[in-house]
This record gives sequence, C-alpha cells and structure tokens, in this order.
Amino acid sequence: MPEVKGIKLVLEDGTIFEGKSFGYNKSVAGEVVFNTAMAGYPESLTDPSYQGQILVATYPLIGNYGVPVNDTDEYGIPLFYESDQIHISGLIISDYSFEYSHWNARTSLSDWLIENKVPGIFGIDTRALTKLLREKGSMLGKILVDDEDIATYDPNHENLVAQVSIKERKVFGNGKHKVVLVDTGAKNNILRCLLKKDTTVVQVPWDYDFTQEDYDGIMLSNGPGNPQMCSQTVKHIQKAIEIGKPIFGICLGNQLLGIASGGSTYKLKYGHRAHNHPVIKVGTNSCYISSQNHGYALDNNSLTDDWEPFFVNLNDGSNEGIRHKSKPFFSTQFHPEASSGPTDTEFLFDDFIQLIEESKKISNT
Ligand SMILES: NC(=O)CC[C@H](N)C(=O)O
Repeated sequence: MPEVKGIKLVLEDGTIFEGKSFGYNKSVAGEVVFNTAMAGYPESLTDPSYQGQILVATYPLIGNYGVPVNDTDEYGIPLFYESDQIHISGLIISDYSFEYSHWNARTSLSDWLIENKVPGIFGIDTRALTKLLREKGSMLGKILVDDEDIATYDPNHENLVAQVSIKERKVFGNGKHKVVLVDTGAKNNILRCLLKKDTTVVQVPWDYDFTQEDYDGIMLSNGPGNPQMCSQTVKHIQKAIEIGKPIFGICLGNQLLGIASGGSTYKLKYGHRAHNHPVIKVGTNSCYISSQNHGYALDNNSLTDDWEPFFVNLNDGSNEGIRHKSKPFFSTQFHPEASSGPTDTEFLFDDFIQLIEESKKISNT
C-alpha cells in the first residue's frame, strides 16, 4: 500500500485531529460515535448496526489480541464475528498495539482493516475527542488522507437496513419452536442464542412479509440507522401484533415494535455504546449491566395505553425496553445476546421460549 503523508479526522464543527494510519489509506465520511468498551473490537467492527459510522474506541490500547480465525459452527455461522464483513466506515484509536497475541488470532487488526479497505487512525487524543462528542453530541466527520477532501455523508438519511439485511430467506436448525428472525442487520449472536434453545430459525429480509410464515414466535433484530426508515418492517410488525404470537425485539427491534404500536423515537445526544450500562427492570429492584450500541431511543412518554416500559436506563432514564400489558410481546433496547459484553440478560431468551411454549399450549386447547 502506498505511504501517506498524513491522515486526519475532521469533524463537522471544524475540529481537526491528526494521527497516523494503521488501516487502509482511503478517505471516508460518516457519523462519528464513541464506544467505551474495554474489549470486543472484532465483534463491534462486524456489528451491522455500525454501518455508516466512524467508530472511536475510548479504551486506550487497541489491537493487542489481533483478530480471530474465521471458523464456523455446525450451522455455518462464524464463531467469533457478528457478520461476514466489517461494517464501520473507519476506526479511531489512541494507541495501536503493533504486537498481538491470542490463542485464536489469525492476523493483526491493521492487516484486517487493510484487507477490508477500512481506514484506521492511531495517535489520536481520544479523551479530548470523546469529551467533545459528549458536549456537542455525535457529529458527522471525515477521515481524510493527505490533502484530499470529500463530501460530508449523513448515514441517518439513508435506508441502511436495506444495505445490511440478507437478500434471501434462510433456514437454520431443526428444533421444535419455529422462530422467524426479521433481519434488519442481525448480529450472529442472536442466531446462536436462539439455536441453543431447540428452535428452527427462519431468517428473513427486512421487507419480507413474515406473517405469511407458519411461525411460533418473532424475533426482531438490531440494525443500523434511523428507525423511522423502516416503515415496511413496521407494517409487517403491526400485522404480527394482530396475529398475537410471541414477539421479542432487540435494539432496533425495540424501536420498531414501539413505532408499530404507536410510539415515537428521538435521537440521543451521543448514544449508548458500551458494555456497562445499568438498566432497571421496571417494577423491581433488579439492576442489570448491559451491552449497548444505539443512537436513538423510544420515548417512554409516547407509549400507547396497552404498553409499558420494561427496562429503563439508570444513567439517563431513557427507555431500555417495552412490554405489552397482556400479550406476549416484549423488547429491549440493550443487547441480551451481548457479544461482546456481559451476558447477564441472556435469560430473556428463556423468557421468550417460555412465552412460545405457553402460547402453543393455549392454541392447542
Ligand atoms: N444496535 C441497534 O440495533 C441500533 C438501533 C438504531 N440504529 C440506533 O442507533 O438507535
């Protein structure tokens, strides 16, 4: 790869951070967001919810464990990645570890970024950058190589879900509960968690009318961008609400279930991207530490009469999930499948299967 004279991050407010390249030397534009997780960069970089975003890792040393081999499980699902490609547009870090060591490392983070044509900058004061993003909110930005300039790009004006969703219906496993996974950018760990529970998972594109399937439950996945862009998925969710079989939504799935039931969303100032967000289960004293990655939130006050907040964020009071007051529908804004992040709320997959079992019993009587 040709050497570059310089590489910099330019924010929409004009702030410039100069650094050194350790990825592919290409200029890109997108939304600049930060994640405070201490580990899990292979999972974050391949999370489809980051489509269109330039990611700032606040943990000061990145790259020390390389990136993993691309082995797959018995269903052909990658064991260590959340999708088949890198979804971030660029990576901004403080210190890059040129040495790496891990039992399953295949290559270095730098080589992986270069293979995938994704730029990376190190030597950035990520503390100063993050403080700025916290004060002013997430900003658009550009990674510029040498003296090049490119147009600004706001990913939230696009239907990013259509870019990352699978194109064809796909079936995994052969278990007793048939779950339709509505893929608006699904992370692989949602599939893995479902398949551990004696399910057959039918993964379908974001705009597919899944109500035509003979299913026991619906899983609404995570996904990138502004939830208001997914009106086609919302239309099908409204049909599924009428049908009445169990529905479980995660992250974008929470926002879409909320919109389908009459609620509204808004953009958070700088979003939640971390492994340590405390959420309280409404009506209890139970607090869970959760993995999160979202820039939008459902407005707790916009929920319609049949719905109530399920979880609330203990840092800022924002919505972290909803549930129907009488029907088997619930969702979370955080990631119970984690990957990476704490697995404390994975029990929600058991709750979902239990709802499926109860609903099957009722329809058999
Ligand atoms: N991880 C997700 O599903 C994110 C949902 C949505 N794109 C947001 O940023 O709020």
